[in-house]
Amino acid sequence: MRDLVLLGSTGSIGTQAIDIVRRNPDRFRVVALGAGGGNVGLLAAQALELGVEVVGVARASVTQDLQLAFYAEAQKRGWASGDFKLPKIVAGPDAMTELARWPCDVVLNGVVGSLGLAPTLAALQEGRILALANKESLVAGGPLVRRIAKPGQIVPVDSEHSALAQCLRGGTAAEVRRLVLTASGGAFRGRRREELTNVTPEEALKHPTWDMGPVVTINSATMVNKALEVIEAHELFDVPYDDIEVMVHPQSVIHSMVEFTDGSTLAQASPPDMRLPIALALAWPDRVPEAAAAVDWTQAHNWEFRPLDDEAFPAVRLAKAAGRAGRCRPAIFNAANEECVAAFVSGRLPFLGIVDTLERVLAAAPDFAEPGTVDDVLAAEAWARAQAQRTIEAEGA
Ligand SMILES: NC(=O)C1=CN([C@@H]2O[C@H](COP(=O)(O)OP(=O)(O)OC[C@H]3O[C@@H](n4cnc5c(N)ncnc54)[C@H](OP(=O)(O)O)[C@@H]3O)[C@@H](O)[C@H]2O)C=CC1
Ligand SMILES: CC(=O)[C@@H](O)[C@H](O)COP(=O)(O)O
Ligand SMILES: [Mn+2]
Repeated sequence: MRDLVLLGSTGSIGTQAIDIVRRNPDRFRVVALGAGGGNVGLLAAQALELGVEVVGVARASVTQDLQLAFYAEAQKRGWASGDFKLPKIVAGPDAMTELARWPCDVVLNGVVGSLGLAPTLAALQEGRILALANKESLVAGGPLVRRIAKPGQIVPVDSEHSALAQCLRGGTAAEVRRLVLTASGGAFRGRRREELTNVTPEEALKHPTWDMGPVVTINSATMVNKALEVIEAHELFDVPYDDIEVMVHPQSVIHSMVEFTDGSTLAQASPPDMRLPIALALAWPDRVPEAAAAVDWTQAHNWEFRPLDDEAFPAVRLAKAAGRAGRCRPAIFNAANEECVAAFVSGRLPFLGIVDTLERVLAAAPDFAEPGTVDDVLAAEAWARAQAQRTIEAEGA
């Protein structure tokens, strides 16, 4: 039995993790749930269903709403007061970090954004296994994470990195020639740059193969998701940026590949369903039977692979340059992107303006030193967010 802390429990990753837990009550027990506070009804329902010890919300202002939601949920279940014990509530900006330190075996970090860095570090410091979906924390805080993570302590949830970890099981680093990350191509795959001028957030939010939260879906459309994933792969597997390739694979069945020095390539294949990598990360190194459907080998399949169009989607090239430069540049890349995505969604920035702004912000960035603390990362991020806003305003003027 593994005790789990689920951060981001109300989101796409979190709800799919709970589906795995429901179907495997003999393997997993959830002891804590955390979320932003945007959906206290769902959070309360999850907490009472799973009987957790503690619930956290980042937005302290919703604490009373959460308490009311517990009572409403208990009433819905026909529970009389006195028949049940309400979970403890922790609230405020440090709530996820507090939960990441809660006694457990595995912390799943499924919150969105680089605010996931502090809980990532807290889980690692406490010696927990970290099932990591929140790639932004690794991108923003790579040097800090690298310093404290023990070998094998981080188990990737991201589908590509789960695929790579599976292909790399049992091998040695010296055997690896390159990593090949696959990309669906996002909502606008196959389009040329000039065909992206007037695309809308509604169009960008229609992912061709995955059903995910809004930020990662927009990032997929700009290819910033793949850009972040290249940095994530470098941080997780210590492979040089020159040896990490991206291929567009529209079917999202091959989740990534490892090419070895003898010319062999191993790929991990399964229909696009995040419950497979989530279950594997929660149970690592064990597989959870029936976590997701397998490829139907009685049917014909056509799996395509195409090179990335760097002119239409330059984000991967920019991220590799930021990753090679290291220090705080990946954090600047990610924080500026978080601002640009919000500006695009609210109609303040055109689609192409997202990556164009990232390029301008990176070009203007001062030479921040290697971060030694979270505050160092936050300082670089604060500069990046402000510079991104200035650039966005100048674009709109
Ligand atoms: N969805 C997917 O299939 C995949 C996602 N990922 C990564 O996993 C992470 C989560 O993505 P996804 O589940 O799609 O995102 P969602 O938007 O669906 O969910 C985000 C979760 O984070 C919570 N949250 C928001 N703000 C805060 C905050 N300030 N403090 C704590 N929690 C907060 C939300 O809570 P609430 O809404 O209740 O406020 C929600 O539970 C991202 O890093 C993403 O890149 C990686 C691979 C695949
Ligand atoms: C499911 C998952 O891991 C996402 O990060 C996915 O990779 C997004 O799809 P793209 O390949 O379009 O970025
Ligand atoms: Mn991914």
